[in-house]
Amino acid sequence: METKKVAIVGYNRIPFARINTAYADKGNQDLLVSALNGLINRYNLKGKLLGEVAGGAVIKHISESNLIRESVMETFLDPATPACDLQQACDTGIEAAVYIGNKIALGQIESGIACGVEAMSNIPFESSPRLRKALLKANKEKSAFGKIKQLLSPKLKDWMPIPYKGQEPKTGLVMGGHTEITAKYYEISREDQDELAFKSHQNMAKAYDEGFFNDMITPAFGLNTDNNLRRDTSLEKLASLKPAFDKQNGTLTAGNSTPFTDGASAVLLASEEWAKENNLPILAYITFSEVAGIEYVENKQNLLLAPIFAADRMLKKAGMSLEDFDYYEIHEAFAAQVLATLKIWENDDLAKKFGLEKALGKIDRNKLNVKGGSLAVAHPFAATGGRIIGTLAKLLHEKGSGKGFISICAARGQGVTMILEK
Ligand SMILES: CC(=O)SCCNC(=O)CCNC(=O)[C@H](O)C(C)(C)COP(=O)(O)OP(=O)(O)OC[C@H]1O[C@@H](n2cnc3c(N)ncnc32)[C@H](O)[C@@H]1OP(=O)(O)O
Repeated sequence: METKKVAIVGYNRIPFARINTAYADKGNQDLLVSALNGLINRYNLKGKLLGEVAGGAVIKHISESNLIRESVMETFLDPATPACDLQQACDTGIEAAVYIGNKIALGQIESGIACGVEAMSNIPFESSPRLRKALLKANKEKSAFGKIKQLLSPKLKDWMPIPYKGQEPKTGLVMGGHTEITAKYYEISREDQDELAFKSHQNMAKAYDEGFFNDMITPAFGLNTDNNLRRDTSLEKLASLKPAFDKQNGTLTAGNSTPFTDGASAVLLASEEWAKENNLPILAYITFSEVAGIEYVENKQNLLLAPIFAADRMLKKAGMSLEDFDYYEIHEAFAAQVLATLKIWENDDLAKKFGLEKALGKIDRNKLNVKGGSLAVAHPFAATGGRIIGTLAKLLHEKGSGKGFISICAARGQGVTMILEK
């Protein structure tokens, strides 16, 4: 069976905001509808029946189990447009693009949107098991006395809501804790981490000044630009920040780690025929993608290193080397994870330790995250994949030719890579 080419024909996001700032009182649906309607307006999709919309949020309330469909019905799309929720931690957005892309390739749909959202300011709290049990029992009691007895059974501390801690259930460590171990294991210096973070802010400030984002971001709820971008940062300022995860001997700080963030993004994908019928230029094609997992419970330094395997397998299938790309978009969860990944890809001995035949090749740093990365723009988990695909597609469209490489690591030891071609 012949497969169709998967075209990226549009992109939109709302400005990303550090938690408890511009979108402090907004939920996943508010942010996602805003990003989707921005996309719909820009590409004249009002009233259109698309093949499918897929996406997700990493953290949702119980009432949001069908978040994407609920959101689609609030947009200007034909409400008969089907939608589904996916979740794969920080790879949610890119995996949504793979899901929609594969359906287009197989001819099952002609068009679709891959999207992602994270309203971190509005994440749900959990309740203690003892409180939950008492409430359920109280509900079943017939008499007022029985109900009160059950409600008085939990201790005061059981009534306290349990906040999101972001720990890996298998290790009990947060991602920053794991990445501190990665930084020490691979001897990633504080200076190198701060330099990568500094470059990320510089690149993004330049991209804003050049108007690169003008047709890619729609203002939302009074916010016009990403509010994590720090034009006034400097290597000196970054060097002065205190370690965030290992207070004594750590090198990861608020400056070289992504902050918790609110935001949403959406990518419009289509077959070539649909793009032509709808008079939409093709920005780039998705040509390859690969997902991988990695062991990280015994080897805690590995948590965010699964893209090592995904890239190796993908490049073999594509018959390409890591050096064959015009642009590289590597998600900057933490500067240390980017630098460790690059070190392993670029070093024969380290690559072989992971079972690869040899190093994958060197990446020209001038081609890396040229419009800024997650350290500058910030990181609303499920929305990052869409942001990265949109940025790279536009870069390739502006260049008029070429190839781009994407790598996104995720919690639970997973990673996705992708190739875009013009
Ligand atoms: C695969 C994945 O993507 S995994 C997900 C990865 N991301 C995460 O897990 C999120 C990790 N991040 C965190 O846990 C938190 O953001 C932390 C712990 C790193 C920092 O939290 P906070 O201490 O609340 O950060 P906060 O924003 O207050 O910044 C601390 C200070 O650093 C300063 N700062 C932060 N970034 C910069 C910068 N680039 N330049 C200069 N100063 C900076 C702030 O201004 C602040 O200074 P102040 O104390 O004088 O106000």
